[in-house]
Amino acid sequence: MSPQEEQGIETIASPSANGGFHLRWSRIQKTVTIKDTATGLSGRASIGGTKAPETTSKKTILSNCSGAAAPGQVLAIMGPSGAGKTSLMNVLAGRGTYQGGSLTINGHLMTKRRFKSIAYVKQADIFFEHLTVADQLSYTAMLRLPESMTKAEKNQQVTAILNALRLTKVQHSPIMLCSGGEKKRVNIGTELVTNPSILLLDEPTSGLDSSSAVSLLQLLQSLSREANRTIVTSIHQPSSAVFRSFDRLLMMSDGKVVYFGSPVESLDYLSRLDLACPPGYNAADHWMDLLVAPVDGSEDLVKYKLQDAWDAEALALEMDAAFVDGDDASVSTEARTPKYNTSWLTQYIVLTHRAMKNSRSAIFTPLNLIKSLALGIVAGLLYFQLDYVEENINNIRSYYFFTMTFWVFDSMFGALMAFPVERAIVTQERAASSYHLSAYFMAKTTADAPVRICLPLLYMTVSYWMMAIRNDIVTFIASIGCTLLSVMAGEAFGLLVGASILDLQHAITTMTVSMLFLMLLGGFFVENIPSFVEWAKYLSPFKYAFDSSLQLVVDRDLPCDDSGVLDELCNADGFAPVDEVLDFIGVQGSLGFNVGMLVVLIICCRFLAYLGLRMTKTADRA
Ligand SMILES: Nc1ncnc2c1ncn2[C@@H]1O[C@H](COP(=O)(O)OP(=O)(O)OP(=O)(O)O)[C@@H](O)[C@H]1O
Repeated sequence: MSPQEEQGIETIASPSANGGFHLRWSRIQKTVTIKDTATGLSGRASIGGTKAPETTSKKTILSNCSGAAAPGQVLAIMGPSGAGKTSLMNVLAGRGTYQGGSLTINGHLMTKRRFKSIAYVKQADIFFEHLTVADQLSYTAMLRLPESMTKAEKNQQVTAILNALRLTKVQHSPIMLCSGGEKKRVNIGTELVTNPSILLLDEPTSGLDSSSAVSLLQLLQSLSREANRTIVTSIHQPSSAVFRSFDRLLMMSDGKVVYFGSPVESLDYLSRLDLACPPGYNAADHWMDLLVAPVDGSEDLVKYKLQDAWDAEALALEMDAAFVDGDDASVSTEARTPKYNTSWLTQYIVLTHRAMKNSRSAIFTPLNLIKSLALGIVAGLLYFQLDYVEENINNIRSYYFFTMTFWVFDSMFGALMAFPVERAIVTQERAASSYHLSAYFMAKTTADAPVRICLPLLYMTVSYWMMAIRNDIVTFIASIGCTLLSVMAGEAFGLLVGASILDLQHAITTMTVSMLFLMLLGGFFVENIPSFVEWAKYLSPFKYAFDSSLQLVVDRDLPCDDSGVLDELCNADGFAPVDEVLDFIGVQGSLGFNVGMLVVLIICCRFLAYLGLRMTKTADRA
C-alpha cells in the first residue's frame, strides 16, 4: 500500500481504491437563536430613557432535511436565495452545527476524523494573492500530504491537478492576476491536492459567465467519473442542459427538501402536481419561479403546495435503512490517523517559506524602497554633517526622535494588518486540518521580521553616514541593532492589537490612541508626567528605542562651543559631562536596561499576540 493510501489519500490519476463513499443525511434539523429588541431594531434601543428589553426568537434554518450523494455522481443542491443551501453544505462538511438528525458515510455515523475524507470548496476564493497558482498548490501539497511521500511525488500530484484543471498556462501567474474562473479552479485545485473522496462545493459558478460555468460543471462531472468521487454542489439557476446533466437533484425551499431524485424525473413529478414546465422553458428557471414567494406574502403559494406534497418521511426512512449498526473496520485505522499529516516542524518550515515569499512581494515593493531611500536622504540632508558639539545636541536628539518614532509607528501599523488580512485564509486552511495555529504564528512572525527591518536598514544606512555624528562602524552597527530591536518591538505591539481585535477599524483606533499615549509618556512632550500614569511609560517602546539609540552616540563628554544651549552644564575645561547631557535630554536607564526592555517587550507582546489570535474567532456562521 502506498503512503497516500495508508492515509486514505489516492493519487489524482488513480480512481478511488475503496469503491467510493456514500454520503447520506437524514432528518437534519438546524435552528438558530436570533437576538432582537422590542423596537425591532438590532442593538439596544432606548425608549423614553429606558432600555428596550432584548428578546430572542428561534429561526428554523433546516427542517427535516434528508438526502444522499453517491460515488461517481454529481448531486446539485438548488433552491432560491435563503432556502438553506449553504447551511446544509456547512453541515455536510462538518463546518456547521445542527441540533437533530444523522449524517453517515457508507452507512456509518460521521465522526470528526471521518470529515477528513471531505473537502469543502467555499464560495469565496480567498488566497495569498501574491503567490502564483503553482505556489498555492505546492504549499498546500507540502502541508497536507503525508510526510512519507517524497517531494517528487508531491510535485507530481500538483502537476496532475494543474493539468486536470487546465491551469498549466497560468501556473506562474500571481493569483491576483487570474480571472474569476481561474481563481475558482485554483480554489478547487487546492482542495483536490489531498485527492478527497468527497468534494463539496458551495455555489462554485457564482460570479462566472455562462460558458465558464458550463465548463466548470463539466469539469466536476469528469472529476466525479474519473476517480469515483462523490461530488455535491449547490448552484443558482443553471442552464437547461446543465440542469439535465446532473446525476441527482436536491431542491430546497425554506430549509425543507421539496424534491430529491433525477433532474429529468423532477419535471414528471411537477407534471403530476399540475405544475408542468411549459415546453421550451428552462427547467431550472421553472423550479425557481414556483419556489420564489410573491411580494404580498400570500399564504396560498405554490411553494407551500410543493413543501406539503414532498414525502420527507419516506426519504428519511430510505436513508435510515442504509444505516449500518456498529462500526466498520476503518475505525481502528481512523483512531490512529493523526489530525495533521505533517509534523509541527515541517509546517513551520513550509509556512515560513510561504510567508517570506508573500511578505517579500507585499512589503518589498518599489514604492516602499523609494520611500525609505527618500526619507533617508531627506533626514541626511536636514541633519547633514553634525559636529559632536554643544550647539547640535538638540539636532542629535530630534534626529533620533524622528527616526525612532517614524519606524516604530511604521512597523506597528504594518504588523497591525498582518493577521486581519490573513485571518480568513488561516481559518479556512485550519478547518481543513492543514497546520497548528502555533506553527502559523511562529512562521509568520519569523518570516515578516527580516523583510520588515530591511526598509529601516536602508534608511539608517543613508541618513546615518550623511549625518556623520559618529563615523565608526561599530557604533553604526550598534545603532542599526537598536533600530531593528525598536522596529521589532513596534511590530510586536501591532501584532498584539491586530491579533486580539477582530474589527480592523476598532484595531486601528485602539492602536492610534494607545500608541500616541505611549509616545507622549516617552517623555518627549510632557515634562512632568502625573504620578498616577507614570508607570505606563515603562510600556513605551518609543522610550526604550529613543534612550538606547541616544546612549550609543552620546557616549562621551560633549565639547562646549559658547552657543549657550548647555550653559549650566559646561565645566571649566569646556566640556559638558556625558551623564548630565543625557539627563538634560531626558535619557534614563543604562544602555543594557533599555535594550533589555525592548527584548522583553518583543517577547511579551508576541506571546500575548499568540493568545489573542487563539482566542478571537472570526464571526463565521456556525
Ligand atoms: N447563524 C445564522 N443566524 C441567523 N440566520 C441564519 C444563520 N445562518 C443562516 N441563517 C439564515 O438562514 C437562511 C438560509 O441561509 P443560507 O445561507 O443557508 O441560504 P442559501 O440558500 O445558501 O442562500 P443564498 O443562495 O442566498 O446563498 C437565510 O435566511 C439566512 O439568513
